[in-house]
Amino acid sequence: MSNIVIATRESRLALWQAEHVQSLLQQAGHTVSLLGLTTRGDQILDRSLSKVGGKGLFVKELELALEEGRADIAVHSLKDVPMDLPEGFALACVLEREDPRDALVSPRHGSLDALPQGAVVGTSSLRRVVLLRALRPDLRIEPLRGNLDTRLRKLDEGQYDAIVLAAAGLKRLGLAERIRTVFEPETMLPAAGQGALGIEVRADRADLLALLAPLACRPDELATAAERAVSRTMGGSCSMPLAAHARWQSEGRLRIDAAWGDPEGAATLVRVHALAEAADPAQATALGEHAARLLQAAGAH
Ligand SMILES: NCc1[nH]cc(CCC(=O)O)c1CC(=O)O
Repeated sequence: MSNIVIATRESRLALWQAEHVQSLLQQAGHTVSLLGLTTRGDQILDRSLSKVGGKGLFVKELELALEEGRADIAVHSLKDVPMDLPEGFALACVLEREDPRDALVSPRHGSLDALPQGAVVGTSSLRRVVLLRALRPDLRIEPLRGNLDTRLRKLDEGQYDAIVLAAAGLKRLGLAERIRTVFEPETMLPAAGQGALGIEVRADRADLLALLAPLACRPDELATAAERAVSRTMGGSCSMPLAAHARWQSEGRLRIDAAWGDPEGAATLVRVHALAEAADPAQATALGEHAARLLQAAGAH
């Protein structure tokens, strides 16, 4: 192909991710340029995403660019990609994933346990709210939106005692030293796809599907397929506190953990896990669907 155009949001993290894919493709001998775009999700900073339309907000403008042929591929944080893409689009591949865990960032406190009674913790993720409430019911959890730099600035201005962010974003932007603790999945189960990058193309671009195939990380692709199947089966959106995280136990054997919290704020938190062979996407998906049914059997809805 002559020149591959990558559509990307313009936050520092989105640009890092697009440039990462650009460099992988360049190493494979391709010429690649970037097309920066602002999405509705980037413009809405004052309201929780779950209230204004959810994940699709970050991807629609990029899809329009693919549709109109202004760009060839779109690079996304997989966590922000809706479970079912609109007609005519496909997820070409999932790349090797960064640290999938959540991280605590705080100027004065080294861990969640070290936070004083009633401390103010910033996050707008319903999943993080529900999991934090289960760990520390005394905390005051306050909304926190904006890109990574904005969130860190709000913390540094003193609006919060601590905030919870994905470790992956901090590491990618060279901000790993801000992490005070990473939460093990046993404590704070990550969101489906967290830390992974996905590349979206128009489904009719067989040329691009072939060209991108070598970038895929098969184990991470299968693990995130299982995680995304949990969300899809649950009808997951930003307005549902849902966590799903899959890990390889041994060659070919995948363990998935999933958690669901009551969005009405009740203290309900359901957590399940399941284990299965996952040699291909169909088996990985079946494992995720099974975990979702276990959640439902335990009261999730
Ligand atoms: N919710 C927004 C979002 N989407 C992707 C990331 C970065 C981490 C990733 O790639 O999963 C973040 C920030 C965060 O959750 O702190």
